[in-house]
Amino acid sequence: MRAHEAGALHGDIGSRGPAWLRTPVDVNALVPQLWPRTVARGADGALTVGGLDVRTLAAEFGTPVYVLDEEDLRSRCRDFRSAFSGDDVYYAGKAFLCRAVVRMINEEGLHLDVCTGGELAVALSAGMPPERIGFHGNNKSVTELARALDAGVGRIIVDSVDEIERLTALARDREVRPKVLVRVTVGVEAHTHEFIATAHEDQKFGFSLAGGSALAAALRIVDEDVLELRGLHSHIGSQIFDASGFEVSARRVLGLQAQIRDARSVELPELDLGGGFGIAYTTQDDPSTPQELAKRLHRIVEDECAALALRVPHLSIEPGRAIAGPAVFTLYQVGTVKDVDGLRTYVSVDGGMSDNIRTALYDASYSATVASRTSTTPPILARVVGKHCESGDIVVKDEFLPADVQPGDLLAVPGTGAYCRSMASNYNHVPRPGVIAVRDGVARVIVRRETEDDLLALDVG
Ligand SMILES: Cc1ncc(COP(=O)(O)O)c(C=O)c1O
Ligand SMILES: N[C@@H](CCCC[NH3+])C(=O)O
Repeated sequence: MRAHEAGALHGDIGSRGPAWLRTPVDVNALVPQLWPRTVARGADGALTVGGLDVRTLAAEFGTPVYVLDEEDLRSRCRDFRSAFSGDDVYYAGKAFLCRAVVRMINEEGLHLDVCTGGELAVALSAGMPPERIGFHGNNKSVTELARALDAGVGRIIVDSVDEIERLTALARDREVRPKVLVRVTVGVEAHTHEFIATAHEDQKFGFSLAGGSALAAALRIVDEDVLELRGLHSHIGSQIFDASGFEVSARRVLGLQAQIRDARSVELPELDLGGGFGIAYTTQDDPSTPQELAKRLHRIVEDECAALALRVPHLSIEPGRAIAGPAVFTLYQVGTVKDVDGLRTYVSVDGGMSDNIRTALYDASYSATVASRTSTTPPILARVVGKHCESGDIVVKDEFLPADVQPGDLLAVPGTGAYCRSMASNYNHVPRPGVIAVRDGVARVIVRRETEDDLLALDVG
């Protein structure tokens, strides 16, 4: 019996895990809000996705591997599109971008937010219509801005005075009139981890509303009349559940819109409220649906515009995590299981902080299940860790796994579609995993697994 097997040391479990994990759960159950929509347990208990058994996927593609449920991702695109019909939904590519995903979101009628030249290159090479691309970033280089102009990118979201000057010079040279939004820092303290909140005053993004630089930037663009100011942009942070932050932000940014009208008799036709909509990583998370979000955001914008006698602008949003996050799980193989007497059971998998840095970086919570079988043994409270030379190399801080979890088992961690592969590293010279897309019984590689040869090829010394 393992150290923390429920029943044996049940009374101690709560002192190690969070309060909500004090009651052992059915380790074989799949809580629907945590898993891609086509995931189920097959007849003998192994997970299936898109009709394929994960054991077959592991045998064919190796582990660790990110498994993308294409139907899930596409259906989330459709959910946002229909909830925000009449608005523009920009998928925030920073969550996860590769050419196959660009094609999926393009086919589903979404727009795309990119924030570097690299993301722009991926988007263009996958055939994303440039006019449906929005280009973000607090430090876009002259080269990046020139490339965006030459490609005909639809919106550039300007973030600094330096950028306005750079873009104005490039536009004059080319005799073009790029459409821009001004990114506004609205001063909202979003209820999320401080590293992923972006609208409080003391940070690098945007122009301050309170300090007056947002108004000054907007008026300068209007007065110079080289760039076409389409509207204002606000993004308050990421993994946010409390919609009141979006409401305050919309109110404040519309207040600025009214100030611009009053100063220059210009009514800006667009408003981008950014992304940041939270998803479920554990059973404790209860995200809003796109329908609920749309209803709330539209109501607030309409009410505020009525109060300020503004025409309701064309709205856009930028969900990244809420589209890609739930569509992917990471499939690992268990390598070692270690009871640290009286403390906890450590289950080591063949990846770790190099394929999912979020636990170490943001103290993020994840869930996990044994994917290759079910078990009738009692649950133990376990910690899933990686293979890196770092004690903070934790993938899942606390999860109930079956007491007989053992080397060779496949372990699946859901909710890894956003900010996992896109933030992956080669720490300890571990090659980054590939991504496979599964749909209707067919699996295909959409991002190739790195090899040691790839790593050696960079090392030219
Ligand atoms: C400007 C902007 N838009 C959209 C997003 C996407 O956020 P999320 O993936 O939380 O929806 C981000 C990231 O926080 C962002 O910085
Ligand atoms: N990388 C962050 C989100 C940042 C989004 C970009 N501003 C995360 O994993 O939650």
